Amino acid sequence: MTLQAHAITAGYRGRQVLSEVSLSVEPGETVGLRGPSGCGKSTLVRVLALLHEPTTGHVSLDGTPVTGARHRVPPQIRTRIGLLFQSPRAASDPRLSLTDLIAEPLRATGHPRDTIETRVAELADRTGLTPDLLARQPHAVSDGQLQRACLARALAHRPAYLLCDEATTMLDASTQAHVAAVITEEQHHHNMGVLVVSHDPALLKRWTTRVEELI
Ligand SMILES: Nc1ncnc2c1ncn2[C@@H]1O[C@H](COP(=O)(O)OP(=O)(O)OP(=O)(O)O)[C@@H](O)[C@H]1O
Repeated sequence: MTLQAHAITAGYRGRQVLSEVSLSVEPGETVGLRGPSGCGKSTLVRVLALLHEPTTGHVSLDGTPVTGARHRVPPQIRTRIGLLFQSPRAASDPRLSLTDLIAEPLRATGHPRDTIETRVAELADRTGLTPDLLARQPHAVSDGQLQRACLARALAHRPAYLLCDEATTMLDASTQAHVAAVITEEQHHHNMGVLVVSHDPALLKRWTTRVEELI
């Protein structure tokens, strides 16, 4: 049971960014990932999230190698990995209410309406979003409130692994602590494995059980 990157070489339009990088995240653990700006941390996260296909090497999920990326990966595999980005605004459709934003992944996989309503209410409660906030669109909430909605969306499918790419960098200390607490609580509920990409040594020390360095 592991999310694993095996000797990943990856890049963009023939320009290599990662060279034979391996990394693993076990259920229940919180792994930190750090490294200089531009070394490829986000690229590795995108490969692990099955959004970017490596040139060589592969990702395996609980022992099973995954081929392809994005829509070519079956939804029952894709939804086992949640992703939380640095900028909640860049990651959300400005036309959706926070309710619809959280419901989006469940609708995309054809869940019945009442299941979606129950799950959204549960996630909103867990992330501290009130009904008043849920009815608003992204432009009418703060970055911290929007990131909490993005966290709720990332947890919608109860992912086995959550990848946080600088996900708390833009937040104030109290929202950062709240987001980390919600993720930790979720880990306690179903032993989720977490990868935390950060430049902040204090955050990595506080939050993670081990830190991997990408150079
Ligand atoms: N979509 C893309 N197309 C082309 N090049 C890209 C793309 N995304 C990233 N890159 C390049 O790949 C390299 C690695 O980028 P990446 O975002 O993975 O690094 P990072 O370690 O996460 O950086 P930072 O710590 O600054 O966020 C950089 O040189 C970047 O310019």
